[in-house]
Amino acid sequence: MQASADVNQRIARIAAHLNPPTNNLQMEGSSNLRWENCRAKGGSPGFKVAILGAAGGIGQPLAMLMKMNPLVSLLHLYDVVNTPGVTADISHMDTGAVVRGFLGQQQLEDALTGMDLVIIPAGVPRKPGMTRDDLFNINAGIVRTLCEGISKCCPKATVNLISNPVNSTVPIAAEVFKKAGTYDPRRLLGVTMLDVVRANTFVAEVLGLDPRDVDVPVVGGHAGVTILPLLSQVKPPCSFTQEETEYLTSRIQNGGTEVVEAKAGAGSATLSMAYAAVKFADACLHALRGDAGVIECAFVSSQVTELPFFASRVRLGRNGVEEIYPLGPLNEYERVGLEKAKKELAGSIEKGISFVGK
Ligand SMILES: NC(=O)c1ccc[n+]([C@@H]2O[C@H](COP(=O)([O-])OP(=O)(O)OC[C@H]3O[C@@H](n4cnc5c(N)ncnc54)[C@H](O)[C@@H]3O)[C@@H](O)[C@H]2O)c1
Ligand SMILES: O=C(O)C[C@H](O)C(=O)O
Repeated sequence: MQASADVNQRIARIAAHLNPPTNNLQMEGSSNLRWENCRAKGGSPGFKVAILGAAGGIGQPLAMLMKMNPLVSLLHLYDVVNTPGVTADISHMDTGAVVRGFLGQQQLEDALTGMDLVIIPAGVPRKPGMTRDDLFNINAGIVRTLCEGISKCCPKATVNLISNPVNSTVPIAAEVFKKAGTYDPRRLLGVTMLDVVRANTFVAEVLGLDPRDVDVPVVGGHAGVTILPLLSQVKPPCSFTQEETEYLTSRIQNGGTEVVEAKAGAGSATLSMAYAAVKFADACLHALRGDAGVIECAFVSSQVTELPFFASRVRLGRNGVEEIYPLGPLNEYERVGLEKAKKELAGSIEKGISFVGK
């Protein structure tokens, strides 16, 4: 009798390990916490991260890369479709983070409760011929709902907002948080890292360098002329001909469209974006951990210009954005670009703010 009880217990333990994602998806919020308890004992200390839109083109590779991040102990994958499959798949990776899936609006609060960092790639992507602003009508409402959840369930979380149009979705998020009385401008960051990643790549190609050795500040916003690479401030110090400057500025500003056209209706950048999102999220987690000297470009609440939001280099710390750096000396080409960028940005920011005011 004792032997068969032991065998039964062992089978139950193995079953609990074999079925974590399914159990987990079905049992969130219920009393069946057996699998969770099992994993919690072996869990490593680290940050709790949620991805909203985790089953999408960006969400899936982003989830995979975050599962590989040693700073993450708990990874919540939320979407309105397909999270059971994505969660089951990613949970088999033998890395430290525990993965849980959450499906549909009724599980949003469970997905968000207790999170340190929330990354949002939820929403529709562009097709050829569209601008990012053409996504506003659908994505504005999605971002508003998700941010209402954040206000309620993890108001102190750092938010990395990817959903387009970033120039408007960040102001939307700010307004939602203000309404809820939870707004901390230091913790709301629009992700413009893909512009920096592209700028580093394209500049390195022109200079014949390894892109890992190149650092290009990209300021302004995340759409067309609002994407302003500061080629006069590239590291290592270098100079460009006028022709090179115009080619590089245009290629960086239109990098997203280049991918949208190449994908010919199948969406926009997903893999390079997941890479950029993880690079940025990793910087945020290092800063949250207390590492010094974490400096990245992001679209944030800012006084660098007269606009209420602007992308520029920021120093990240335990509380999110701890210092925003001035733009530094600009050349004439960049000064003209800055004026164009500000003009377009002003309208996009206002559109986001008034959406929540409606
Ligand atoms: N900031 C940037 O640099 C950058 C770069 C690339 C793409 N984007 C933007 O990211 C967004 C996502 O792009 P994608 O290629 O992953 O699109 P996608 O369509 O492949 O994936 C989007 C995911 O969001 C989910 N979703 C929709 N409504 C939701 C809701 N209410 N709650 C949770 N999830 C929801 C969808 O089910 C889908 O799985 C787009 O708006 C795109 O323009 C931004
Ligand atoms: O271009 C897009 O629509 C997606 C994203 O903003 C990008 O820059 O790739």
